[in-house]
Amino acid sequence: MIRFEQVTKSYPAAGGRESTTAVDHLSLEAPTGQITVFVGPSGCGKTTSLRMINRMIEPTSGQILIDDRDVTSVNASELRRGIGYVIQHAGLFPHKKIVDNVATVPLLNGWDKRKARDRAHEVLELVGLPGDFADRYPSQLSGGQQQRVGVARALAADPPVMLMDEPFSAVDPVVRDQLQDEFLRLQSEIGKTIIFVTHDIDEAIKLGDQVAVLRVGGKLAQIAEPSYLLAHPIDDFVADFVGRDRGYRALAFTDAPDLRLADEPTVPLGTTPEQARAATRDGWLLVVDDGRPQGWVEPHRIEAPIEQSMLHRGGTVARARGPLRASLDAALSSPSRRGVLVDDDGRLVGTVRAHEVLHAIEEVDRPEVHDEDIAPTSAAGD
Ligand SMILES: Nc1ncnc2c1ncn2[C@@H]1O[C@H](COP(=O)(O)OP(=O)(O)OP(=O)(O)O)[C@@H](O)[C@H]1O
Repeated sequence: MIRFEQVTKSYPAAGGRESTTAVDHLSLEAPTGQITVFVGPSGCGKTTSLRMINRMIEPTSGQILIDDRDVTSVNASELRRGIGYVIQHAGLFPHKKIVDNVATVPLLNGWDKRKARDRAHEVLELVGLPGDFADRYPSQLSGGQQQRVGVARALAADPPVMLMDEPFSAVDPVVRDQLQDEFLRLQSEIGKTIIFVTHDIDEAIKLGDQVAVLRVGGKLAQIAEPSYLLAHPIDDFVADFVGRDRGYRALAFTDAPDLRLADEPTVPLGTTPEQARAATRDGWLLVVDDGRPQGWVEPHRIEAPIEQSMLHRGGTVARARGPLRASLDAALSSPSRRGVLVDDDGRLVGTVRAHEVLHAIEEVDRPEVHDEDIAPTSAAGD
């Protein structure tokens, strides 16, 4: 566990600049094996808080403890070798091959070269960068791949703690989404104690086991599990920060009840236009391969047997037992307006329309978001 106890960081006035309190009496706990996200507007002290953990910045007062040991009692470079650190632009050495970038910390820890390189290959595999990436240079990789290397490098020495400062912010939204999904999968295997900094509330809600919202001036506004934060923001600042659509976001944590699914007519790839036109009910037809949805076609627009390149892939596919928000997204984003729901093996279970999901939402006993829940006065962490 990482514990902040009344941690303050002030910068004195200098060069015409007024004194600043970057972090103000911050107290919180980041539980072992979980992801704690620091989120808040620019300048609220997220990065300063993070960097005080590995002593890149020293607090003005207060203490930070990792597993009950004050970080200032440990030699700073030794401390840092036991803490993985990932930053926005990966921070790779441009003149070193990927494998050597990743082997850096094991080598600093005194491993022999062979063992460090073997370990580097192992973690590169873990983050989804197989064999031949190892011998490339950072500039030969895309932004998303470089971020994966950054994560691999932080994991190489198998540190129990990882600090991640906006690691996915510099890549485009689609890649970012993939990196987030992979990161969650990885964390379910490795169970590190992670502090993750972001300014993006969606990222915080998606990744955090708990989310700490900071306000400018470095004060903790609220710390809670994402679903609680969405349902019970403690004041107007947090409510505004988590957004007016927080009720919709909260659906991400509400499991779908038994939605009544419609049977959807389907055809396999290779179906002729005539067969497809006979099978469709309303102009759209779902194409499957071994029971797995591939995409939609409009049978009256095709002139040859159905192949992959003809498919409209618009529309997310949701798990039938997944959260309600995913079912609603599937319905709203589907070209046929019918959301495609699948089982855990990705096989079609049925389809659902948005109004049916909305009906289910009304029936579900979920934490309500009322304005009365928003306390007008001070914050949890004060
Ligand atoms: N070396 C410094 N000297 C003076 N003030 C500083 C210094 N470093 C940070 N600050 C100030 O401390 C406050 C917190 O900065 P910090 O970088 O921790 O915020 P942040 O929440 O990470 O912001 P961002 O998302 O923009 O990076 C800001 O007002 C910043 O200007």
